[in-house]
Amino acid sequence: MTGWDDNTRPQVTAAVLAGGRGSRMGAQRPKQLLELAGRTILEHSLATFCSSPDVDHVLVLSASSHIDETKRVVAHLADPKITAVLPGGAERSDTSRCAIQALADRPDSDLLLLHDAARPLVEPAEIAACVSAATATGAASVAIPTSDTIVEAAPGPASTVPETVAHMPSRSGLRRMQTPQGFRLGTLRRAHDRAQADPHFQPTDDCGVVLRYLPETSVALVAGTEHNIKITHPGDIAIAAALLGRRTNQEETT
Ligand SMILES: Nc1ccn([C@@H]2O[C@H](COP(=O)(O)OP(=O)(O)OP(=O)(O)O)[C@@H](O)[C@H]2O)c(=O)n1
Ligand SMILES: C[C@](O)(CO)[C@H](O)COP(=O)(O)O
Repeated sequence: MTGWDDNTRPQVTAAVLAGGRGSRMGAQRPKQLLELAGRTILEHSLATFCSSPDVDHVLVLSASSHIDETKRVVAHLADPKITAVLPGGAERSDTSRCAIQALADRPDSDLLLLHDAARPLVEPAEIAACVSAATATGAASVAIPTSDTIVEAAPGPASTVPETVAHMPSRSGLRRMQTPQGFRLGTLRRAHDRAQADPHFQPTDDCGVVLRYLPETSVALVAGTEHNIKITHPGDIAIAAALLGRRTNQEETT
């Protein structure tokens, strides 16, 4: 970041969200604790944030049921940037709130990056772009264009036709949201405080919370990559391993 000296510049904390159960993966343990190319998915995600020059501190939010195992993974990594391993909440947005609460003593001007532990292929350039955009606007996300046509579905007329197309937005304006998503802490605090008063709102990401409750905030989008996938279903681990192998080969040849 520019315009700040080391004593006054906002601190950047990355919270790696590893509080999920991985029900769609259907494995014996949460998917972030499964192995990918010799180490856990969580370690891959953590290592990239720990080595990023744009990140000062790293916080790990764990599923309560697996906090001891998560602490062992973090101890193995032994990186001084990791400040704590804390329990997350029931839903992803509850885990985001746990991260916000953990930074209660930090000023509103600090930055908080929220990242899905289940996206182990995040790249340093994506982190840097997210920090820079969040510094400028208060909220930012990595996102990519969609190569599929996306439609809004409606219930169909009969059980033999369960769904029909209700609406087809123009693809050129559509983006797929990824993580990291970065925020000025004050912005995220205000948005989540307001969201908590609305029991009907079920956000799928933190930019959605800001968009809904602080509509005056511009949520910046920065270009991500197709390979920053969210490991969700069983076949995704093989896809991530192949992408990781290709990246390693590219690094070795350059
Ligand atoms: N209560 C929760 C739920 C999710 N997450 C995290 O948010 C990211 C994205 O969530 P998702 O892919 O839905 O993970 P799970 O909730 O584990 O998966 P599922 O929905 O299949 O149960 C993951 O890194 C997950 O660990 C979290 O920290 N706390
Ligand atoms: C935050 C996210 O990864 C952006 O695409 C996504 O919304 C998480 O959704 P999930 O159902 O919690 O996996």
